[in-house]
Amino acid sequence: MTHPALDMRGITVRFGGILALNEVNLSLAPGSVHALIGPNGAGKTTLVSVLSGERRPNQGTVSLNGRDISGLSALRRARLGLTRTYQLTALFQGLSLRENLLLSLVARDQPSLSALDIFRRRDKARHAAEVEDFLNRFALRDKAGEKPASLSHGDRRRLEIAMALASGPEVLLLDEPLAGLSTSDAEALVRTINEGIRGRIPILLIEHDMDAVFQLSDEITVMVNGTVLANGKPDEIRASPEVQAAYLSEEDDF
Ligand SMILES: Nc1ncnc2c1ncn2[C@@H]1O[C@H](COP(=O)(O)OP(=O)(O)OP(=O)(O)O)[C@@H](O)[C@H]1O
Repeated sequence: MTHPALDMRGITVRFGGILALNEVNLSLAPGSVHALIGPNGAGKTTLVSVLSGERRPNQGTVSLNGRDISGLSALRRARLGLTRTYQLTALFQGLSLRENLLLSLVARDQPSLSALDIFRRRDKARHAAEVEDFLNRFALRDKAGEKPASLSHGDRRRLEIAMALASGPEVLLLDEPLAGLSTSDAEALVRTINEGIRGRIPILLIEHDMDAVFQLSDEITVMVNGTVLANGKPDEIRASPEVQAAYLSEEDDF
């Protein structure tokens, strides 16, 4: 039997008198891109913190590939492959992009190694083809010899996602990946996600840019006031009168 990559069931979170999440269900199919959208205060951030293990819900369960991970810490969940994008601070600033990607691949293949051992045991020849593949897929080949600090905003964002992917996740959580990017950088990142990642790994996408959401998603869950208002394929969500009334009609770019 194929399990969902991620399955959140009956998630309820209360902050004092505020019901931030009310029995929310969300299921991410293997290999799919699933967007979570909703207006400010809908509960997206709270649901992501329950998923990552930073917040314990009052009720509900979380499963990863059929395994109940509700009782596990954020660190244990990350080790099982529930991966958020790296921040650049997590990279080796003194090393080139190519070397940083190499280190992620070594760490993926030998997860028990310390950072120092990963550094010592890196074997360029062994991972050369895979490193080049990442550089190409993420449009970073021209910058391969540069240090992370010298990158433009758009290049950095693509590197952060490439590094997350190189670490071999089971599920990738992209939390507002387009935030703060210029229109051309945002378009480049949407292309990269579509051409370089989609289908290889399940992605949960939280994003305010509706054009990008409709271009990237296989499935969309719409939350309003802590509940799931609608769930379905992009065309169904676009056509839903409830979604139009409650949310999308307010979006200029829809
Ligand atoms: N630590 C907290 N203490 C009290 N209330 C909170 C806390 N965090 C969130 N809330 C409330 O829970 C509800 C859901 O908030 P949440 O931040 O999850 O929404 P969101 O969909 O992520 O919004 P945004 O798009 O603005 O980030 C809101 O009513 C918010 O005010």
